[in-house]
Amino acid sequence: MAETRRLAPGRLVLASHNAGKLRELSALLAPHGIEVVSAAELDLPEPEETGTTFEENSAIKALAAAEATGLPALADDSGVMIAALGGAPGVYTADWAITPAGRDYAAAMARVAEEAEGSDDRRAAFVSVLALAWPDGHVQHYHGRSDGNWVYPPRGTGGFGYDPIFVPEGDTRTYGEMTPEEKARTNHRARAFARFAQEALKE
Ligand SMILES: O=c1nc[nH]c2c1ncn2[C@H]1C[C@H](O)[C@@H](COP(=O)(O)OP(=O)(O)OP(=O)(O)O)O1
Ligand SMILES: [Mg+2]
Repeated sequence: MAETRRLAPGRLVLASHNAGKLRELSALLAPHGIEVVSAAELDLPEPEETGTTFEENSAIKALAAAEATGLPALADDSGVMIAALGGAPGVYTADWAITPAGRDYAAAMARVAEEAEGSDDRRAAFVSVLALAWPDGHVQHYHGRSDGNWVYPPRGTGGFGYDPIFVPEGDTRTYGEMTPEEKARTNHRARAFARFAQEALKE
């Protein structure tokens, strides 16, 4: 079995440049009394996400930040999988939002509706893989998933990214229509975080 490490008290780098993720992960870490600094705040370069899986890409991001800072680092690689599209955009979820003028999530959500037109299969799932990396190259992964359905047009202004088109199982509202606390009850990142907390933060 691979070695399982716990985080020692001290600073942790959040290896993300996504403000929405940073808000969610900071809120989840707050009760644990860990001092958090983000890759965005430290002006660390955004590594190229050259992997073909969430595991590979989260490790690339966490290792780059851990090696650059000499501190443990936590990264999230995530995406939405649309059943009618055979699981796309999946690992390429962020790429669907890239335009010459920057990220355009309204266009990315419209593309989901366009490409899935004609299918009545509305199933969708968000997936998050967290990677916790140390400067010596050790990495631990934690998985979380939120099953639900996609809707179009988008609803709500909360959250970020594809939240306005995703309705989690057991609810009728999109993540865009929820408060951060409500989204945290079922979302993929919070579920992956719970596993991370149980294994890597337990006293
Ligand atoms: O809870 C979520 N609610 C809505 N959308 C979400 C969520 N979670 C991931 N997503 C979308 C955003 C991005 O289009 C892609 C992740 O791509 P991903 O490369 O992991 O993140 P990113 O480039 O935004 O930030 P970074 O790599 O710096 O952490 O999935
Ligand atoms: Mg990214």
